Amino acid sequence: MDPARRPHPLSLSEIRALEKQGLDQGLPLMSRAGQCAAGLALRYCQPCHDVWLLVGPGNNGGDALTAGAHLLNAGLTVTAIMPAEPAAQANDARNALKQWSRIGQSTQTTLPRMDGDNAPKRPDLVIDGLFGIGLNKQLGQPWQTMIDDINESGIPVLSLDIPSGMMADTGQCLGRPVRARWTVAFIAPSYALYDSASREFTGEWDVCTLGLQA
Ligand SMILES: NC(=O)C1=CN([C@@H]2O[C@H](COP(=O)(O)OP(=O)(O)OC[C@H]3O[C@@H](n4cnc5c(N)ncnc54)[C@H](O)[C@@H]3O)[C@@H](O)[C@H]2O)[C@@H](O)CC1
Ligand SMILES: [K+]
Repeated sequence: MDPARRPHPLSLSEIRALEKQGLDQGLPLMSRAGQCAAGLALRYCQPCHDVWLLVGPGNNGGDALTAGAHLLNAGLTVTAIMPAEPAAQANDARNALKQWSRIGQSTQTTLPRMDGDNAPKRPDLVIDGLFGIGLNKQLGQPWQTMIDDINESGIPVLSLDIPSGMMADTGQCLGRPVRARWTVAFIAPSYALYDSASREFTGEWDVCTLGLQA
């Protein structure tokens, strides 16, 4: 996103307040987020046939599944890797998972093997929907190993909202974050995206405002 057009960063509480406003108005924020992220994935990743979704336990994971459904519609092969069930309170993520099953898709708990002769074809893109602005403690397992494996693989990553493992307000790393090629922030960029030290994890970043006026 060219610097001239960059929207101002917002704090977590300001982003949460806008998100709540939108949800209270019944706006389909998660489907808008998924659609916008899928559009950026198709723009960044050329050619793109095969995508892995990393689905975390909250609504960041719901965004990944929603984006994955759009990519399926675009004719791509999409594999959803979801180590844990959605958290009880993440209603939108639970609905996104229900929708994912309704379109006949399943999830698996671990990454496909990436080495050895019978390893499946490596994907063209990984979409990182493990943790967004809800990250609130040090990365534990299986999350940290999954992130290390993806970082070591060199497969290009599009991180949703913020590279998983990074605190959105401060850019503080709670473990070894995802090293994304691109990041798409929803609603508004968090302060972490403006911190040049975060660039090694965020890569190039863009914003999907979800139609909310920041
Ligand atoms: N609800 C909606 O419709 C929308 C939600 N949005 C997405 O929702 C995200 C925020 O969702 P959530 O608040 O559910 O949180 P996240 O999905 O960011 O985090 C997932 C859950 O992981 C748990 N967690 C935090 N740190 C952890 C750790 N180190 N190890 C294991 N578990 C950990 C937390 O309890 C949290 O509920 C945003 O980043 C954004 O991607 C946006 O797309 C706007 C629309
Ligand atoms: K993320």
